[in-house]
Amino acid sequence: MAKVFSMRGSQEGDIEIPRLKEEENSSFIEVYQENTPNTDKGHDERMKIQLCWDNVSYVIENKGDETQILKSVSGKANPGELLVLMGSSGAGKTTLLNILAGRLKSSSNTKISGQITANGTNIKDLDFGYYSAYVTQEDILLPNLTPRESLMFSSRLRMPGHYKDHVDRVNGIINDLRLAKCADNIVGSLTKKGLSGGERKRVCIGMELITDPIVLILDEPTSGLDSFTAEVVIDLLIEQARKGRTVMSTIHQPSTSMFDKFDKLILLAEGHLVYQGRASESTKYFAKIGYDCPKLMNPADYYMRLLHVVDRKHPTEEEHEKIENVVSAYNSIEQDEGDYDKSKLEPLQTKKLTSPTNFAEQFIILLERSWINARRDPLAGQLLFTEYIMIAVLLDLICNNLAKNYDSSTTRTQLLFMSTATVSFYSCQNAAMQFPNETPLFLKESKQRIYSTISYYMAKSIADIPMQLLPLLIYCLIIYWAIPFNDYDASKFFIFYFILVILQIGQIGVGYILGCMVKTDTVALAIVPIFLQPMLLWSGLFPHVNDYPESFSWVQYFSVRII
Ligand SMILES: Nc1ncnc2c1ncn2[C@@H]1O[C@H](COP(=O)(O)OP(=O)(O)OP(=O)(O)O)[C@@H](O)[C@H]1O
Repeated sequence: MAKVFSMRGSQEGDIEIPRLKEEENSSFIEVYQENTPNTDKGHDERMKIQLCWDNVSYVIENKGDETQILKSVSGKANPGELLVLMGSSGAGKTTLLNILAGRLKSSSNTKISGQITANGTNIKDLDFGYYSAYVTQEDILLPNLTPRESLMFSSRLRMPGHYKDHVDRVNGIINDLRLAKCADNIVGSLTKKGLSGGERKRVCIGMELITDPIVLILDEPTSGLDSFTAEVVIDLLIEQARKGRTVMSTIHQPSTSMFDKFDKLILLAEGHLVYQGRASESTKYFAKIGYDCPKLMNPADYYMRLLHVVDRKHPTEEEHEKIENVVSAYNSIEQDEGDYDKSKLEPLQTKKLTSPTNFAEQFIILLERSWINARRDPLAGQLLFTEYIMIAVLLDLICNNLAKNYDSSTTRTQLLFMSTATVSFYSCQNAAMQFPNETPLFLKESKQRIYSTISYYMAKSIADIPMQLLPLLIYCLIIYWAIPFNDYDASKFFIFYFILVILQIGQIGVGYILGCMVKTDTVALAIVPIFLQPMLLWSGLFPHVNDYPESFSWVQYFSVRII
């Protein structure tokens, strides 16, 4: 068994923190590879990646104050192993994962230093997203699709091949992740009952396995799950690792039996690395440096307590001393190259992360996805129908005796204003509510360069149009024939309807812009009037528009003019 760390100057001799035996590891990998269908997107099936990072630091500057979040952290993640990152809240686990995945870059107020290599190639020189996948802590899924549909759309958008290849790939993932029982149930959301937390997390992992990534990185995949479900997720990650993938994950509060399953463990404390090695050897190491985990205690709980600092800006003397001790103990150990046979690692080629589909294919797949998602969410459509019918009936009731003469012209103008205001508000609000819930998915997919923004926008708008046009047609049918706007003739009716359709499409565009600017549909609803109300002031209802201050005159060009 290879020795990895040895304590320099330790009186009782070297501490061995052994790694998995290479022979054990490769036999596992071979068995799994034999049983696994080749769902490859072009990666060599035997390609493996060792991810190494050397002296990685992350500094944030805020109003002249510098905070160092990661402090010269070095380590490696080997193929075929599950590496778990643990540490107290705020220790820097997510930050490290994001840097390793290439998701976090230096900016005007943040600085990343150090080197990260994959099989010896600096990841800056690679499109690392081609080789890796990242499962975020939040579940990013469309609530109205089933797991099978979500995986199918993801496969069709991200992988080349015929429909049958996608079906086979998705079936393989459903089997691997034991999703067969819930594969055809709706995913659901916070407000709509659907899959359980564990099932949803497995679907999210499946969405990333679609591209058969060589490196799989996960941020807290077990958060919010009960210990049994969390263990199922860990078992799946170990299976994925045994297929030869390099799997890294942060885990909060693992149970003892989960902890025993981790291959490798990295412990972070206040941005410092305080342990790296086999999880099963960690208690021995900490006992050696003076922190003996009680026999019946979960080692994970023990480390969390040991490394916890209540107020990171003002640690107590005891906390400070404790962290200093573990950090200096770790820094005093000699690090060895590890036991992974590097001769198996091929240098990586610079491959570009590109979409396998062209614009038309993207548009068709996205249109289908948006249409299913919109069709299964009847609430928005029902709300729009109810709003339009209610206002049309009320207008009819109060104006049913209106004559078509000069005296009624002001009232008829006001009714036109009412119609434009109604269409503007309802269309804009409805459209604004569509985006916030989908923004995380869109941002994730566009970062992965799965499709172009224009194909997404066109598919989404076209899928939403029938839901908007139909209630408007009913509104027009109710009011046009009851109120004497013009001659009662079909062509005039269609002109009336057509003008309101154009207005509606414009307001849907405004709604999309507003929806993209905010994070929740509640905020989207709240900001719509802030933008629309000033526009209505210049709609012509108030005849003295030219008396308005000159500095506001530009608003008229964004307003709906009815006269
Ligand atoms: N952009 C940023 N601006 C300011 N502080 C930041 C930023 N990014 C991270 N931090 C801080 O860095 C520290 C580490 O954050 P990180 O999310 O990596 O912690 P963590 O170990 O994953 O914690 P948790 O387990 O609670 O998710 C935290 O104190 C966080 O507030």
